[in-house]
Amino acid sequence: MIQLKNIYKWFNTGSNRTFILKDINLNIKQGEFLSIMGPSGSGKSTLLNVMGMLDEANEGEYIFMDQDVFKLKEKQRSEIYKSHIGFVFQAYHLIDELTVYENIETPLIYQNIKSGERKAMVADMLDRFQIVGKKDLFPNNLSGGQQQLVGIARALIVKPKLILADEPTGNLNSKQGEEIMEIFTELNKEGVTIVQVTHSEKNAAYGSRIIHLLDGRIEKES
Ligand SMILES: Nc1ncnc2c1ncn2[C@@H]1O[C@H](COP(=O)(O)OP(=O)(O)OP(=O)(O)O)[C@@H](O)[C@H]1O
Repeated sequence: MIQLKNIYKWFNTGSNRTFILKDINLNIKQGEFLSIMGPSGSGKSTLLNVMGMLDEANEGEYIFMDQDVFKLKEKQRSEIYKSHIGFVFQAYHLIDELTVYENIETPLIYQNIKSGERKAMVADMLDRFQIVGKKDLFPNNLSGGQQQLVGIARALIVKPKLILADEPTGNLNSKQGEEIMEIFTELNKEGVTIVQVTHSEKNAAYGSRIIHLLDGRIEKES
C-alpha cells in the first residue's frame, strides 16, 4: 500500500541544512498495524505527514496504492487523501464553531455526498462511538477523550483504507487511551491499515510491527 524509497526531508536555515528525515525506506502492506516510536524531534510526525500527503519530501519516492505521489498534481493528491486516508491528530483539530455532528459530517460535504446519505452515515458513527447524546454540543463542552473520539469518528466517516494517527492518546488518561487502541484493533481486524506515532510502549504493542526513528533515520525495527 505504501512504499517510501530513499526519502529525505530537510530545512535550509541560512547556509545550514538541517535534515529531518534521512534515507527512509519503508514498505507497509495493506492490513498492517504499524507503530512509529522514537525520541522527541526524531522525525516521527514529519514522516507521518509525508505519508498523509500533508507534507512533501525534498528527495525520494512515495508510492501510495500504485500512484507516484510526488508526481501527482495537487488536486489528484487531495482526491486520494480525501477518499483513502483518515488522519487523527493529537490536538484533535476539531472546528470550534461546529457542533459534534457538524464536525463529523464535514468530510462528507467535501466529498459531495448527498444530505440524506450524510445523515445516515453520521448517525452510524455517533452510535458506534456512543456519543449520540453529545451531537449538538460544541468541542469545548467535551472532555479531551470525547474530543478525541469525535476526531476519530471524523477520520473514519469516509471509510478510509488507511488511518494515520499522530499520538492519538497523547492527551488522554490511560482508560481512554486503551479504548482508542481497542477501536484501532477492531478497525484493523476489519482490514483498515493503521500507522500510529506513539511514545507509549504499551500502545506500540497493539501494532504488529514497530519502527524506531533516531535523528531522522530508521534505527531498528521490531
Ligand atoms: N519548519 C521547520 N523548520 C525547521 N525545522 C523544523 C520545521 N518543522 C519541523 N522541524 C524540526 O524537525 C524535527 C522533527 O520534528 P517532528 O515533529 O517530526 O519530530 P517528532 O519525532 O514527531 O517529535 P515529537 O515526539 O516531539 O512530536 C524537529 O527537530 C523540528 O524542530
